[in-house]
Amino acid sequence: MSTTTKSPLSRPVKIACIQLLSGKDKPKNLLLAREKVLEAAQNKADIVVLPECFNSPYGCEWFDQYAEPIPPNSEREAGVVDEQKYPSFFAMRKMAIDAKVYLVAGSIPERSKSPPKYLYNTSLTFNPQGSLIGVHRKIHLFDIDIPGKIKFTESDVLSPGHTPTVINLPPYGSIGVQICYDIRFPELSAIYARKGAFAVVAPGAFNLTTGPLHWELLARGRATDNQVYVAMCSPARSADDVEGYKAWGESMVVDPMGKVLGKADGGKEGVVYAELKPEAIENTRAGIPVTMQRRWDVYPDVSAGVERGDGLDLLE
Ligand SMILES: NC(=O)CCC(=O)C(=O)O
Repeated sequence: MSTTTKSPLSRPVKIACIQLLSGKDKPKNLLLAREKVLEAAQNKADIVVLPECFNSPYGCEWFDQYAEPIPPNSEREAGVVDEQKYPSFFAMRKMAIDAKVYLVAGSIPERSKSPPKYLYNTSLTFNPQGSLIGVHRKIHLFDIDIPGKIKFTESDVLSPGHTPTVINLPPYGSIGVQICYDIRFPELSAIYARKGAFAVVAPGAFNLTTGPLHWELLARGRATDNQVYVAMCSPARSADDVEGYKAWGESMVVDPMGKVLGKADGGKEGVVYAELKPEAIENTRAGIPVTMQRRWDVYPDVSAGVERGDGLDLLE
């Protein structure tokens, strides 16, 4: 548990959130993502984030069709990852290597061997050498029903993940990864902050009913509660005459005081850049010392007993 004001971020780091407009053509989506990741690297980003389901349209009707297995540790370690079998994995790994960045590669529908549904909404993180260093399976599935507005039931087709994911990005420190609806559950971000993350990184795709009300509110809330950076990366909103799920967009990075450092226009593709600074976390925690004022004698620590993991064991 972190109880001092020493920053969990050891040096300045530049993050880029890439707001893409993905469509039905998977190879095209992967190429577009690659182009933008390389552009972000040219602009000196160290950590690059892609949106939720960036290789496919977002929707229950698409998950199965676009799902791909993730190569198990044995195949990755032996260096025998087959591009035909794992096209998105192959492309993401190459993007990280060619751009020489940490890549929090949004999410993709994952085909697994695990019952009951065999499909997950999964985020993979790569280091600049192309090694897979983190796997987060969306824990809280997006099941909502707002009459006359939106009904969505991810749990019809997906299984939920079960593990909070904290990933070490040397030499900077650790990030906690969550996917979209996960951000509504403040315990998860609190666990990440207590486990020493300097940022919560959340690929997401909010909708046009809740997006305007909740997207920025939740990002700023999680940042303020936990005095960490929050990076939310969405697909761009498609045009009115395009069928299917419409993402809210407005990818953003928020600082530990809750200030929005940069935000994309919802309806446009674009890249949001922000410089994350150790002293921003340190000064926030020193000035408003909630990290040391918690009343564990009154309420339990939500992070107690939760193991910090990078999720790689899920792929054994
Ligand atoms: N993809 C998602 O999980 C969407 C979450 C969302 O729109 C919300 O309101 O929450």
